[in-house]
Amino acid sequence: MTHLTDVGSATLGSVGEPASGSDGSIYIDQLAKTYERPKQDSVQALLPVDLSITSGEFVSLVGPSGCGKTTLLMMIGGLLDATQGEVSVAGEPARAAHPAVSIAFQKSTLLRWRTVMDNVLLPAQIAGTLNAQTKQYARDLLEMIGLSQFENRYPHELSGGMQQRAAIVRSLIMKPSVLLMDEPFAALDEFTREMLNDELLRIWQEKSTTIVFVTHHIPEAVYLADRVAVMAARPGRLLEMVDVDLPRPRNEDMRQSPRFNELVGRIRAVLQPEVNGAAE
Ligand SMILES: Nc1ncnc2c1ncn2[C@@H]1O[C@H](COP(=O)(O)OP(=O)(O)OP(=O)(O)O)[C@@H](O)[C@H]1O
Repeated sequence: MTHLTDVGSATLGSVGEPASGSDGSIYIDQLAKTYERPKQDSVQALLPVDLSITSGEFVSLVGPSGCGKTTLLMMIGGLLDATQGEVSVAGEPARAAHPAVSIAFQKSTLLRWRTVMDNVLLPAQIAGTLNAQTKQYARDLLEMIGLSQFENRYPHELSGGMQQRAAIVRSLIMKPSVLLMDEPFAALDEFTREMLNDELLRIWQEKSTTIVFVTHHIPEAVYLADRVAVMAARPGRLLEMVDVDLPRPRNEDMRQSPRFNELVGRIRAVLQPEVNGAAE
């Protein structure tokens, strides 16, 4: 897949390529999860799901609370064992700390006693790969996301949106070929969320990173993705994959376009019977 490069964004050149190779493919085969609970009924969090995600694709997972979005994401990230089925990432069975995979959570989880730069460099420090090139890469990414003035500041000196930006840079520092994002912008106001949507797309368009992005927010899911996985709850399951045929690069005007609204409406229509059913 070819990503168009937005005008005006910083160019990272060769340092923008994922270090772990270009394979960011994800194959999910009959993957299911039931949580067993002592002295209580088990919870069927996810019925068997089949899904293939190609390298460099942007897929949003959208659906109501409890439909298994985080469960699915954590199984892709190897942080949770499946009850059934298989998931492979970059051609290997999913596992925790896979070098090709990075995960970004809703809360930025920056360490408050480290500066922005030291937070961003932490994964490389832990992996023992920190060198001058990594530091330069961190500077390039911080510049790209508008944080270069803040590299020596501490998290409490930044707004929520800026902290989330720093966390995104940290999640990119190891040049993952797969980035898993669990509602990274949910705690932000609408304006900041939309701005970060554009920044995330700009970074994604410069790289060949596969992104799986969990959100409750249907317009956000559509704006960002190549495909939207629409999920339902009780039990958690995948209802439909919706292709987003809006051109790239995406821009603000598209949020008002008839096609955008049509896609948002279509996803709402898929989910509506589920929501009504749950309310009965
Ligand atoms: N550790 C656990 N033990 C038991 N049940 C769990 C556990 N984790 C999640 N569940 C249940 O599994 C189902 C799916 O949860 P999951 O967090 O994956 O959904 P979600 O779509 O990400 O929800 P939300 O949007 O609220 O974050 C829910 O019914 C949830 O209560």
